[in-house]
Amino acid sequence: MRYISTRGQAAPRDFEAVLLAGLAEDGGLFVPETWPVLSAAEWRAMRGLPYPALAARILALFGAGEMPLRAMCDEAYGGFGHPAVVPLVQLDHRCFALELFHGPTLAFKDMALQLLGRMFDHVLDKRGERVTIVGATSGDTGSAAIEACRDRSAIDIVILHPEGRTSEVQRRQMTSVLAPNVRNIAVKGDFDACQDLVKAMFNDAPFRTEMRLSAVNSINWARIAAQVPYYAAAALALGAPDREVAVSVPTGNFGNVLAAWVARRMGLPISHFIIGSNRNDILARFLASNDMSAQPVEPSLSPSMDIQVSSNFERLLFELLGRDGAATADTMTRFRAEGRMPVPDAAWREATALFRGFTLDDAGTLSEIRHLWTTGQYLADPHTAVGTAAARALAPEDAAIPVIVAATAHPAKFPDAVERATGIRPPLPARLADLYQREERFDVLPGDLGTIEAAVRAHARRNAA
Ligand SMILES: Cc1ncc(COP(=O)(O)O)c(C=O)c1O
Ligand SMILES: N[C@@H](CCOP(=O)(O)O)C(=O)O
Repeated sequence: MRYISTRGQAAPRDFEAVLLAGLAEDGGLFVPETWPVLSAAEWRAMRGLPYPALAARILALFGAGEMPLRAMCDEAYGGFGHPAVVPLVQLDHRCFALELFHGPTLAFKDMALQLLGRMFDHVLDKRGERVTIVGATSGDTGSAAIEACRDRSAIDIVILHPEGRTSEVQRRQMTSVLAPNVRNIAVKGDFDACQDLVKAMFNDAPFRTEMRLSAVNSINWARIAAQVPYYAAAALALGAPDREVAVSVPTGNFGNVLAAWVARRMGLPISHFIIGSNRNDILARFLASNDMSAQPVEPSLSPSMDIQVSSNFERLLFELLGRDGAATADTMTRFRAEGRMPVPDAAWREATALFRGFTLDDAGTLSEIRHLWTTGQYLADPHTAVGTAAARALAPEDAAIPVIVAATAHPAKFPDAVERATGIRPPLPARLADLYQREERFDVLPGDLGTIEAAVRAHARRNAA
């Protein structure tokens, strides 16, 4: 399997090269040259597989089969806190929470990053190479990436988070990892500023080459590929491919819902994608009225979704524009320059046929957490609550279609919001019980490219010395 860039100007390459490259040199995102599609019989044959076996089968379809995938998946998911890895919990007559937070850092990011850490190790060891990973986080990618990459000898990792805009648990999960190959930077700005800095480092060709930059954000195709298997597991468990399902995803950078879209593209009968947003609702506005215009990022009770520029939308846009790289590049350049994305009407209509957008403010989020708790359904974190409210509001008209809601974080990551809504302060699991006593280490830096590049360079040099 070969991968091409959404902007049409980068040389095609294989899975391992895409894993290491992260962002394409033309600024685009890698996507498969052709989508692997399975027949109904092939999907049926995967029903009942243990999760690591299912994940290995699906990743092999994306060209990762050169790696010892089965062993990697066994290792990556072996330490998860639930034997099913991604259990489905029934909430009501048709909604099911797909719990993606049983990994070491209590959010869905572990599903991909526990695997990516092992993939990086394998490929770097084979090639005798070393990389510097730079990542941006609104709270969860950072801790999952650090946990996956800490103490790995061929990796230096620098994570940028927006100062003061993550939950305390999220910040401490990152900044209390004192491994020498890890550096945390609190940027004076919001998540979009952090993500822009990461993309700017990739687009600075000499710096990118000098540092051998790699990515752990969902701009890296391997992240998306590793998020597809859990949608397959849930859909198969609910009767696919012989029954349609819908999916509701609390959404920020559009990576998680894109992985569900990929599962549909591969032949799973997913009727709709419901996108839940907090007050940073650029995607909901786009779906309602073709208004993809970035506004300033507003802090909310679901901080991981405090994002306005959803990177992975570019992958969907590329498909909506008939895989026309030049048109995608032009649209993205205009979005950057004008702050508004000019999506042609036909492409917008195609998107609205499949995607439904929903916005929930903080008051609504608290009331949804309270509703789920007092009706005995669930103790949800604020992100998951956006997804459950969206599912109830926008479920398909056909009541026979079950809705899978991505439960993206453990409630203990956001204890303040959960306590405000329910009076219950969910405890951290025993392995994190001393998190508030652990020493923290991070630098606070202004969000200018020169300063951040200098910090990344200094970190990489210190470790190479
Ligand atoms: C807990 C949680 N929920 C939802 C999201 C949004 O997911 P995505 O950025 O893939 O749309 C994030 C961040 O990515 C998250 O950490
Ligand atoms: N919500 C994310 C933001 C980054 O998203 P990613 O999926 O592109 O890594 C976070 O928690 O950091």
